[in-house]
Amino acid sequence: MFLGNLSLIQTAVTSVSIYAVGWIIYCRYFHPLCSIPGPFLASFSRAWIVFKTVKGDMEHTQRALHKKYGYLVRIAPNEVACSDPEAVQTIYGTKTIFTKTDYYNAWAPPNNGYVGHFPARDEKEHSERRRIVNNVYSMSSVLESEKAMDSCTQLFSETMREFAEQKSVVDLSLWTNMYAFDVLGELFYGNKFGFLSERKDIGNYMKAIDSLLPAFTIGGTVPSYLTKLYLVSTILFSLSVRGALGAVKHLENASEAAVKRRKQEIEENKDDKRDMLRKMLEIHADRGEKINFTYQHICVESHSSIFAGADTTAIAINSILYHLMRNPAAYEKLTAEVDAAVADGTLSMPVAYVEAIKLPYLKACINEGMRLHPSVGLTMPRLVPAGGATISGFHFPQGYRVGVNAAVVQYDKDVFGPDAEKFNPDRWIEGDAMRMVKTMIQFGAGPRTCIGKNISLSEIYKLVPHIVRVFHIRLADPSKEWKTHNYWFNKQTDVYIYIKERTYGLN
Ligand code: HEM
Repeated sequence: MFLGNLSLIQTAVTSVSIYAVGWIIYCRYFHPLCSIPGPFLASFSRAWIVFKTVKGDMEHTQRALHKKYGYLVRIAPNEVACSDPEAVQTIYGTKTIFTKTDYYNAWAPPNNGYVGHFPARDEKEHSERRRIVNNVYSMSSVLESEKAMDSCTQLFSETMREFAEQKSVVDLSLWTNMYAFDVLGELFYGNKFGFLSERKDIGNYMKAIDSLLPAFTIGGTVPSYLTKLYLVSTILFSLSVRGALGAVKHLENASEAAVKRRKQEIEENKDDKRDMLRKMLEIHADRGEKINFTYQHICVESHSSIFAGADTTAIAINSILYHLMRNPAAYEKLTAEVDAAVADGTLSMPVAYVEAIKLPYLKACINEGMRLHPSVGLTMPRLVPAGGATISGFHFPQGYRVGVNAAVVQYDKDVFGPDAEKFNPDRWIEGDAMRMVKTMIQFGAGPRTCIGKNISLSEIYKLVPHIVRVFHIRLADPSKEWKTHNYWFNKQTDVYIYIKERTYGLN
C-alpha cells in the first residue's frame, strides 16, 4: 500500500517535472515571443512580473531592462513591454483598437452592469457609455466649477499660512491629496468632503485607496485564473483591505445620498451650481431612459472618479513642486514669470486657468514634472488585435500582450534629449515640443485617454502658480530623496517641506 502510494507520488512528480521542463523549453525556443529578450524567469513564468510588481518599484526595473535589451522586453511568457516612442500610436491610437487585457478585471466592481470606464474591456460598450458623459468632462464644462476649485485653493492656502507661521514641517503629499479630494467632492458631490477644513482623512478614503492599490495591482498581475482567488484571500486575511472595502462602500453610499439630495434641491430650485453632478442629472432627466443612463450610472461615475482622480492629481502636483525645489534655478525662473504676469495684469489671483496656460515656463515645468514622474507607473497592457501587429520591427501574433510604461518611454533620449533623466523645463521651449507631446502618455492615449484629464490640468495650472506666488517652499532635508510606491499609481511619500509666506503674496 505504502509502496503503491510512493510510486503514485513519484509518477506525479515525474509528470509535473517533464511538463515543467517541456514548458520552459517551449517558452524559450519555440514560443512566438521567444526571440524577444528579457529576464530568464519572465520568459516562462508570470512569477517574475508578480514579484517585481509586489516590490513597488517597477519603473526603475523596466528602465534598466530597456537600457540593457532595447525597445522590446519580454516581461512574462505572453507579455512584452515596449519603450519605442513609435509604438505609442500603434498600441493606443485609434487606427486599430488594442483592447485592454484581463489585468483590468481586478479593478472592476463585482456587479452585473457597466463596470465603469476604467476597467471596461468591451470597447463598443465603453465607447457608447463614454460618449454619454464626454461633454461633462470637457474643459469648458470643468471650468464652470472654477470658483469651487478656488474655494479649495483658499482653504489650502489658509492651512499653509498657519504652517508657515508655526515654522512647522509640512507633509506636502498629504496636503495635495486632501486638496485633490476636496476639489472632486465639489465637482461630483456638490460639496467638499471636508479634508482641508477638518484636516483629516474623511471616511478613511485615503487610507482605503492606499490599501486597495496594491491588492488590485497584484490581483491584476497574477495569472488571470488566480485573480479572484487572490482578491478573495486578500479580503479574508488582510484587515486593512477589509477596512478599505468598508470605506469604499461608505463612499458609494455617500455618492447615492448626494445624487438624491441634489436631485431634490434642483427640483426645489434651491441650487444653481453648474458642477459635474448637476450636468449628469440633467442628462438623466433629458434622455436617461432612452439611453439607459440611470442614477446608478451617475453614482459609478462619481465614486470611480474619486478613486481615479484624487491620488493621480496629487502625485502630479507633488512631482512638479518637488522637482522645482530640487532645481532652484528653475524655481526662480518660474517665480519671476508668475510675478511678472501678476504685475502686468495677465495673471489674476486667484489664478484663472485660461490665463495660467499662457505662461510658457509654467507649462514647461508642469510638462517636465509629469514627464519625470507620471502618476501611473506601470505598463498599460493591451491585447494585439486580429491580424497581429508589427511593433518595433517585430510581428506580434493576435492575442499577445503588449504595453508601454509612461515612466519608461518618457525618458527616451532620442525624443527628450541626452539629459532626459534630468528636470529641464527649457527642453519644452527649445526642443521639438510636438514630438515630445506625442510621446507623453501620462494620461494614457487614444480612445482610453484619461477622462478626468481636464479636471486635473485645471487643478494643476491653478494651484502650482498660486503656491509659487504666495509662498516659498523648500525641502526640509534636501539630502533625502522622496520615497515612491508604485502600485499602478506611483505615490510619493516623505516629501517634507518648510513653507514661508512671501511678502508680496495674497493677503
Ligand atoms: C494628473 C492626474 C491624472 C493622471 C496622470 C491620470 C492618468 C490616467 C491614465 C494613464 C489613464 C489610462 C489608463 C489605461 O489606459 O490603462 C487614465 C484613465 C482614466 N482616468 Fe485618469 N488620470 C488623472 C486624473 C483623473 C481624474 C481627475 C479622473 C476623474 C475625475 C480620472 C478618471 C479616469 C478614468 C475614468 C479613466 C478611464 C478612462 C477610459 O478608459 O475611458 N483620472 N487616467
